[in-house]
Amino acid sequence: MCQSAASCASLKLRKFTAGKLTAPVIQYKGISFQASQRFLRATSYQSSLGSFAHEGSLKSMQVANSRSKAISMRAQSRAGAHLSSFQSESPTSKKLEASSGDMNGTRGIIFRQLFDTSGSCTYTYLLGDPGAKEAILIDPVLEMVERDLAVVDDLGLELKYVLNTHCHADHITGSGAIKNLRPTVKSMIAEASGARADIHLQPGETVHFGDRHIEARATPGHTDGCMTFVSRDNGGMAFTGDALLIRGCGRTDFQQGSAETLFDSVHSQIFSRASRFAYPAMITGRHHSTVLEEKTFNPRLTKSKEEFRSIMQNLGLPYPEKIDAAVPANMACGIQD
Ligand SMILES: N[C@@H](CCC(=O)N[C@@H](CSS)C(=O)NCC(=O)O)C(=O)O
Repeated sequence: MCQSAASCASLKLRKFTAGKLTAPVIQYKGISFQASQRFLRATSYQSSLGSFAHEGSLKSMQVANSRSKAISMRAQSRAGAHLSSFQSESPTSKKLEASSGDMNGTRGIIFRQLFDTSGSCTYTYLLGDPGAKEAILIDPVLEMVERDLAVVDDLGLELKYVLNTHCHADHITGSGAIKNLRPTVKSMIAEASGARADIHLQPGETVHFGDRHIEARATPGHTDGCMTFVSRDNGGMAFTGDALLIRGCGRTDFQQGSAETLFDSVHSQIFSRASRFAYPAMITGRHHSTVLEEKTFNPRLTKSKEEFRSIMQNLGLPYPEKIDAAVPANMACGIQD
């Protein structure tokens, strides 16, 4: 699944002249490369940490191997897990004009899928209205708050709400830290979660940002307070949290989990209702899926309820490493001070 941050840190920078776009020699898995100007423009470096960072997929880089033979390598970090850190360059002098409505090459909703490179494999979603420039974040992760806010700022957006699909057990939410840094931001989570937040959501409620909104649907089963957030934009996008994962689903063996409840939730609130795309909280090897794909191919949720119950009883998964820290912190809306 995902690689640890430590194992991702094998890209070492040997020589870099700050300020000048000279080609540094870098080492990657024992091979020396010389980065092209194009590579340098697409990335930023942290020589002290021996790591590099960039926004989005690394498009291409020109390298020379240890025998100084120039080769062209096309590298795409599918999960972002190959990077030791993601850091936005966020030049303060630059701002993209979100109201141009062209952030995605379309005039539609602003949408970014952001990945937690610190280890939990969580996806955070940024949705923004290009007209009003208002935005929401779904499932931010504490360690990635700086990166998330940099993206918000780069796009000239004002963050209104941070929403949590549920009380996570594998990472600490970034909600509290974001509220510290941006005091006007309000945090949200389902009332049924029992967790602290500025606003407690009820099933069926809508959350507005500019002319856009998402609808909160109750999808309990992984936890009591799980919600799926549904946007009508882009043909319908369902942010399913851990209720529905791509070709999988959230475990049901702790935090009030119930296989029967999860089965009913996913079938009644996601599979039976119009939404084209499904965006999970966690990577399982793919970025997103469609509801139709999951209805057809999900190896757990295409089974009968009885079979599903038996699959869920026999997963035999170890507890998440951070559960003891994450659950109490998330019940308190993350780290606040
Ligand atoms: N290795 C991870 C935890 C993996 C895990 O248990 N994931 C949960 C969601 S976070 S509570 C889950 O529901 N997984 C479903 C599955 O089928 O894997 C860690 O230690 O953090």
